Amino acid sequence: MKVKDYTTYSELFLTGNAQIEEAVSLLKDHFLEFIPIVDGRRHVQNVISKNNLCDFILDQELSFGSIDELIKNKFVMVKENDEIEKIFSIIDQHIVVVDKEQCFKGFLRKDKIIKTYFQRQQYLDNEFHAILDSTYNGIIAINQNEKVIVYNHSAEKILGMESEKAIGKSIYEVLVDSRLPEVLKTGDGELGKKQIFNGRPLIINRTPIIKDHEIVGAVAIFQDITDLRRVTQELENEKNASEILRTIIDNAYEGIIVVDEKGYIIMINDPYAKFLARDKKNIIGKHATEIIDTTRLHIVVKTGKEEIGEVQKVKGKNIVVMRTPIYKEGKVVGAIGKIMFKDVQEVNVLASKINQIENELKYYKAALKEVSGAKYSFENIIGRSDKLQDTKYLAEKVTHTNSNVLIRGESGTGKELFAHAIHAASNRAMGSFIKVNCAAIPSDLLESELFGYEEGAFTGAKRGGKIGKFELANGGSIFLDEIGDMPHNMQAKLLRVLQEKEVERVGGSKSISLDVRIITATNRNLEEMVEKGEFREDLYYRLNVMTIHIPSLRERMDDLEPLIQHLLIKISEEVGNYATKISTEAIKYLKSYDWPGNVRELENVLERAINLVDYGKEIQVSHLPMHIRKTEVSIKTQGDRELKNILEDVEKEAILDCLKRVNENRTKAAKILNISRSSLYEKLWKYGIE
Ligand SMILES: Nc1ncnc2c1ncn2[C@@H]1O[C@H](COP(=O)(O)OP(=O)(O)OP(=O)(O)O)[C@@H](O)[C@H]1O
Repeated sequence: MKVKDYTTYSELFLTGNAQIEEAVSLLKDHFLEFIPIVDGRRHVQNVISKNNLCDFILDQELSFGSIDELIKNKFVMVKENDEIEKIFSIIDQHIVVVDKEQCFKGFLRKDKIIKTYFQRQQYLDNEFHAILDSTYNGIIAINQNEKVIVYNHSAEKILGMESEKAIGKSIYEVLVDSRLPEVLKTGDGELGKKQIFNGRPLIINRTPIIKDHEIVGAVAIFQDITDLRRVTQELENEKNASEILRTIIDNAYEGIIVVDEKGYIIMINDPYAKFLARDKKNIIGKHATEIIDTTRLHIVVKTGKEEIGEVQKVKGKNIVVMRTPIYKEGKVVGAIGKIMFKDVQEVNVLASKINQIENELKYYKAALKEVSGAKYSFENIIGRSDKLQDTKYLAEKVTHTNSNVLIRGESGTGKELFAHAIHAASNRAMGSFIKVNCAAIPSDLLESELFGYEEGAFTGAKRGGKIGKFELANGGSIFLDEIGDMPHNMQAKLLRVLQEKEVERVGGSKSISLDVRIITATNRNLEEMVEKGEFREDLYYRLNVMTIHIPSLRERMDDLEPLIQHLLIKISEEVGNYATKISTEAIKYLKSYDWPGNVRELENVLERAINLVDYGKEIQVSHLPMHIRKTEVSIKTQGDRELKNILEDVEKEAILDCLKRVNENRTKAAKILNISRSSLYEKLWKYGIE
């Protein structure tokens, strides 16, 4: 604050030759304490005060005359721009305000100064208390009489006593162990002392208050260190964690390097530094490109894309690396580079190890499946056509029941696959899945195969007897494949077992109760057989509780491509010749064929092709069998021939090719072509095939 801020600017002054009367009336009219007397340049020469004037008049008994005759007075001149603090020490004198040129400008009125000074004092006092109350630290101060004079908000909070109750009280009433009286007495401060107050750990500084070289009080500044301790503990934990992390990184087998968002190296672990044959200290802070010329870490921080399994030449070696961007709040802030293999050769070793493990796993999985019975689940049934999806849906429904299921469909459509899947998805999955091919077992052995026999049941019977398939399937499912081929006498025995839910071994007398789900399958027309009396009607109804009809492949050609892809992988693994690609031309031929042997025939065609194609190469049309290759060609080049002749040619070609594939085994050929042996013989004769 400047003097000018307190100045009462005035034009009231006198010159040396002014009359006393003038001075009296000015002082009186304007309630002034004094009036300056200036010269011609308005320089203050003197002042004349009320007291002066009174004294003079009393002494001289004069009321008129020149003011020059008056006794010269003491006065002080201050400049407008002087600090106001300056006048506090001379406030008892007459003060005249002048400008730079020493010209009179006005007075400083004492009443105004005192009022302002008082207001200012109050303002400062408030400020001081506001500051004290805003500090996080608790503050208590006492005066020389050990009375509390300062007690801020934080002190209230920490010590749990309101300031009204503390201010003015003896410190002993407020805080017994404050030790402020001791500090007051000795004048020695106590810094960084720990003390528990009100159950809270505090850290306290106690110092004497010194004014004019005299101890006038003592102050304690304290802080609750519960939070501080927590923060310290957290910092300590973080420090430990980062030390642990650093140790892990340094002891990691792999080389690890980290760059910031500009590609400058901020961390590198010991193995990487060792690999680069450089000192860590000379690496940190350098740009990645300066240390590893083939690096791409500075690029990864720009693209934000991870690069895994890349081969990079470092120090003349082809290493395999991965580079991962580090994201923070959606922004790339750096990247980590990691050596996955210090030598590409290591990858080959590892790959062959994985291969070996995979094979072992496959073997054990197969063995496990063998024990539990079912080899396939619904996941193994490939196909996206609506027809197959509907069939799968129905089959999945029957898994929830114990009803007998009859699966029907042409040969090779996947009936057995469905039987496995139904068992595997049912609550009998933990029980056995026993398959019996009714057509493959000679009719005289079928009974003992199905029901078992006791020792000595017949000549040639094994010692100790033999457990039957039904007994084996107890608690699980039995799959009677080719049920249409079951001999008539066996049909009656099977019916009895189904009705009574118990079985008796051949030559035995004990009944064994059964809890078996029966799944049957056939590609034969059972209804026609029932009509002809070849299949028992009562058995037919018992087996045919739930029927699942599997559509032929030609009815769902949408499944062809996914099946091809699936089978190529499956067969490649089985035969050990890897060929999973097939040309679009070849697929075209496969699509135009009508697959009488269904998926099994497709499997055979693909297996043949995989055997012919070179490892890893694509299957071409030339790898397909003749009858498929001819399909389209012959259709295209038929000219004006009758349909009957065209079909006969195609049929002949198909039979020839099939015979060739099965080494002339006519039974197998008839099965694949899904015609009876007699019908095959007829056609051979018709086309003159030897
Ligand atoms: N949808 C499919 N997905 C994958 N493989 C299939 C599918 N359908 C059939 N197969 C495969 O085709 C071959 C023949 O299937 P499966 O033996 O189940 O047919 P099937 O109808 O029981 O034949 P058959 O009447 O001659 O006994 C098997 O190798 C099977 O794995």
